[in-house]
Amino acid sequence: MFVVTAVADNSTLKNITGTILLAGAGKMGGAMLTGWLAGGLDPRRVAVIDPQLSPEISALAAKGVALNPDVKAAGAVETLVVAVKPQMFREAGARMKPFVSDKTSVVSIMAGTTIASLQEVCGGAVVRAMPNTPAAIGRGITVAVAANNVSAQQRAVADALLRATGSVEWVDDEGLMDAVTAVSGSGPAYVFLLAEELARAGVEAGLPEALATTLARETVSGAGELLRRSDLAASTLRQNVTSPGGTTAAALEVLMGLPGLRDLMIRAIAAATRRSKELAK
Ligand SMILES: NC(=O)C1=CN([C@@H]2O[C@H](COP(=O)(O)OP(=O)(O)OC[C@H]3O[C@@H](n4cnc5c(N)ncnc54)[C@H](O)[C@@H]3O)[C@@H](O)[C@H]2O)C=CC1
Ligand SMILES: O=C(O)[C@@H]1CCC=N1
Repeated sequence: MFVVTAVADNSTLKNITGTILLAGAGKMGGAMLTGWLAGGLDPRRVAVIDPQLSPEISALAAKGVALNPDVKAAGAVETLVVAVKPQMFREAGARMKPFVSDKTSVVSIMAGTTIASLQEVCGGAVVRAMPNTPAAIGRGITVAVAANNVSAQQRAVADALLRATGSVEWVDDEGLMDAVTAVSGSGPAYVFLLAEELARAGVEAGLPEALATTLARETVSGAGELLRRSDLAASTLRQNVTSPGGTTAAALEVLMGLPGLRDLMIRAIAAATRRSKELAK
C-alpha cells in the first residue's frame, strides 16, 4: 500500500519533459512512483517496466503511465530508475540498456550494486541511491552518490525524484553506501522487530496478546514521532523516561548491560554492511 502525499512543492518534478522509466515497480519502486505522481510529475512522462505488474500499478495506465513499452514507445528516456533486486540486475540490466542513451541518467536504488557495475551493464550517468520503506508514506530517507559524469541538471532531477518520498542526503564517497544500507536502508526492519519483541515480552509478562500488540505498536510509533518532533537528542529523551531507581532504570540495566543492545547492534550493522559488499560481487 502506497499512501504518499506531496512531500513538498516540487517544481523540478513538474517541469520534467523527458521520460522517467522505472524498472521494477515492487515495494520500493512502487512507493517512489506514487511519490512522483503525488509530487506533480505528469503521469504521461512515466513508463514502467515490470514483468509482474501489481493491480495498483496497472491501474495507473488510466492516468497515462506507459506499462511495459518497447524502446520506441518509451521515447527519450531522461532518467532510468532501477529498482529490481540486485541478484537479477545482470540479466534485467542488459534488457534496459537499449533504453539508455548518453544523455540518460541512471538512478539505482539496488543494495550493493556499485556505480562501476551500473556503468558497465547499463551505461549512462549513474546515481547510486539507498532509500527506505517509510518512503511509502513520504517519510523515507535516501542517501545518494553521483558518478563523476553526472551533470548538475541530472543531479537535480535525481534529487527531485528521490525527495518525492522523504529527505535526501548526498555523499561524495561511494564507500559509505554499504554502511548506509545497513543503518537506514535496512533500519526500519530493526524497528519493526523491536515492536514484535516488545509485544512478545509483554505476553510473557502476562498481558493478553491483542493488548500487548497494541501497546508495542503505539509505543514504538509514538516514541518515533516524539523523536522526530523534538529537538532533544535520543539519549535525553531516554533519560526523560528514566526515574532514578524506577522501572525504566531496571529494564535499561538489562538492555545497556554487557553484552547488551550496543553490542548486538554493532554486530547486526556489521553483518548487513558485509552483505552489502558481497552483493557487489
Ligand atoms: N525493500 C526495501 O526496504 C528496500 C529495497 N531497496 C532495493 O530496492 C530494490 C527492490 O526491492 P523491493 O522493492 O523490496 O523488491 P520487490 O520484489 O518488491 O520489487 C522488485 C520488482 O522488480 C520486478 N522485476 C523482476 N524482474 C524484472 C525485470 N527483468 N525488469 C523489470 N522489473 C523486474 C518484480 O516483478 C518486482 O515488482 C532492491 O534492489 C533492493 O535492494 C532499497 C532500499 C530499501
Ligand atoms: O534487505 C535488503 O537487501 C534491502 C536493502 C535495504 C533494505 N532492503
